[in-house]
Amino acid sequence: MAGPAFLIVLTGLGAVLIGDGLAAAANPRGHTARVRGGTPPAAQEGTSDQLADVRDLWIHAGDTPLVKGISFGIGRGEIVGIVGESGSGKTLTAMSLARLLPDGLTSTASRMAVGDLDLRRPVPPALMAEAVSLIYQDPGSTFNPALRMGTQLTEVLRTHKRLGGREAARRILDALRVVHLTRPEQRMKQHPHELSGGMRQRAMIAAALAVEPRLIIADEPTTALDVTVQAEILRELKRVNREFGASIMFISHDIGVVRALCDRVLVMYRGEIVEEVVAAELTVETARHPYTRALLEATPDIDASWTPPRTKEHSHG
Ligand SMILES: Nc1ncnc2c1ncn2[C@@H]1O[C@H](COP(=O)(O)OP(=O)(O)OP(=O)(O)O)[C@@H](O)[C@H]1O
Repeated sequence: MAGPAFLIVLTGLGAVLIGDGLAAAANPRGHTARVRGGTPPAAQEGTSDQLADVRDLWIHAGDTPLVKGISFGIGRGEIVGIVGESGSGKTLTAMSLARLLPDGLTSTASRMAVGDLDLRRPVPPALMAEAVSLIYQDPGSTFNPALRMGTQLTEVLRTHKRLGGREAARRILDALRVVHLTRPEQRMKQHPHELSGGMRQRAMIAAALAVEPRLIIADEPTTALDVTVQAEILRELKRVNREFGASIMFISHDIGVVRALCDRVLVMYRGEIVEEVVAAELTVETARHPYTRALLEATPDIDASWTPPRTKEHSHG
């Protein structure tokens, strides 16, 4: 998927598109929770160091399996990368965890939990907003053109985190500066069409970070941005991870970045997880699956010395 990213903060009713307004955006695209399974084990059964737990996840388009019985966990404070060729099922896996599968697709899982929330069941919106933010790319998604950016960006903070308007605006302004949005105070007063696509994308990422959820799902969040801004956003993801212990699921085609940013990497191939490895150990020599080796060999900058820039002290508090 390509194009500007937008942010969805999940609610029990569906996604809240920041920028579309809560009232208009509860389940705005007709997505419904479709994760079903057998007898659901209690989410509390997960180990205390495990945040997300997905077991035997299948996603189908009619009779065609697109994701084939994958299982994975994400530890508390862990950054898990997902790599794989185009069409291998990375985005669908993320969407499913977010309960945002496109219409026409169905999924089943024997378990789908984030913390003590069983995502196959209705979850109170406030709890969901604190649990998961999804940053992903969708060129067709926009802010509500009728509302000012500030109104839309602060909405989840005001509604679900119950912050006052001033505090919500302060946090968003901090986050907008972090993602290098110029003249953030002015942007907050503007309407979406007055910002470029890249600016809107940065604003969405800022809002996701400002919510400080327990799990951030980032699906190629920086693909369309220039290298400097990309580095800042990756640094900010790392900061949120370190300071707040947020877990991150990071989907990318860039294995170099994934190796540097992530703790662990899942390699997907044709709907399956074919390899799971500690990120630092992901090399052509150590890769077990032929596809993983091919992926690594096809990445010219795999030994590039990119490392997450040093975390700078920065506080929303
Ligand atoms: N709404 C849909 N209906 C039918 N098939 C779909 C739908 N969305 C995705 N698919 C198919 O599911 C498979 C996995 O798609 P997915 O978007 O998860 O891949 P991906 O690994 O994220 O790819 P990319 O890196 O290009 O984003 C692909 O074969 C895709 O064509």
